[in-house]
Amino acid sequence: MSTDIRVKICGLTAAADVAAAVAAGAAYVGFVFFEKSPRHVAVDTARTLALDVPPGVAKVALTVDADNAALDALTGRVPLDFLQLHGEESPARVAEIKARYGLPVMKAIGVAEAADLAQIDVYAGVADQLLIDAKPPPGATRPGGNALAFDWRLIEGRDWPLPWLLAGGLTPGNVAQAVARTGARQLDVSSGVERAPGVKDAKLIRTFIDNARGLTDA
Ligand SMILES: O=C(O)c1ccccc1NCC(=O)[C@H](O)[C@H](O)COP(=O)(O)O
Repeated sequence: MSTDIRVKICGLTAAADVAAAVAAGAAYVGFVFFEKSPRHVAVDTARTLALDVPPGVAKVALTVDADNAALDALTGRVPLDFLQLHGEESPARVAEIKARYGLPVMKAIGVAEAADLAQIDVYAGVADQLLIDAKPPPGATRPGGNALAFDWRLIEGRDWPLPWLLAGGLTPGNVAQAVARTGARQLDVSSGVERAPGVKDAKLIRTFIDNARGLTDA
């Protein structure tokens, strides 16, 4: 049993789903600001959702190559604990965003092959946390949230000098194996706890977190 595993439920759009994630023991809740995503939320919706998140659960805003005007609008309205940068933000841009908004940053790193892991070292000195995710497949309309896993053997036995989350294609059915193979202590999931794109399922959220922590026989 690994009750210290921390789970981020990403792409929440409704109060009932935020409540389900909190009740199931999520450490982070994520709100997506990317208009082409089925999980996109408007700033005012995110504000309402975020105001209901209890202390101790971190509120994360996911953006993709957002400019300062968009980030000003977002951070000015929504109480946040982290910014998740899921685009092509350079290390210098990550540093600029951290300094300007005073929020810790999670930088997403897309992995499809061993060479992609070099990006981890590039961002390790500037980000507060890394989110190690599958690279989007060719033709994808969004850079994450594609229900696609990368080959976990690529990071087997690896660790980095900052906190990191494993993401990409995690489900209640494979999460225990993912933890065992990668040694991840933090996990991020979106599609795997949905019954349709953008529609979260409270039972899947609960089962995912229980299975991640070894609380069931999955
Ligand atoms: O979820 C989205 O729609 C999304 C859109 C644009 C950029 C990133 C997006 N999601 C990133 C996440 O944090 C996901 O949780 C992560 O990629 C894992 O997704 P999934 O494979 O669906 O669990």
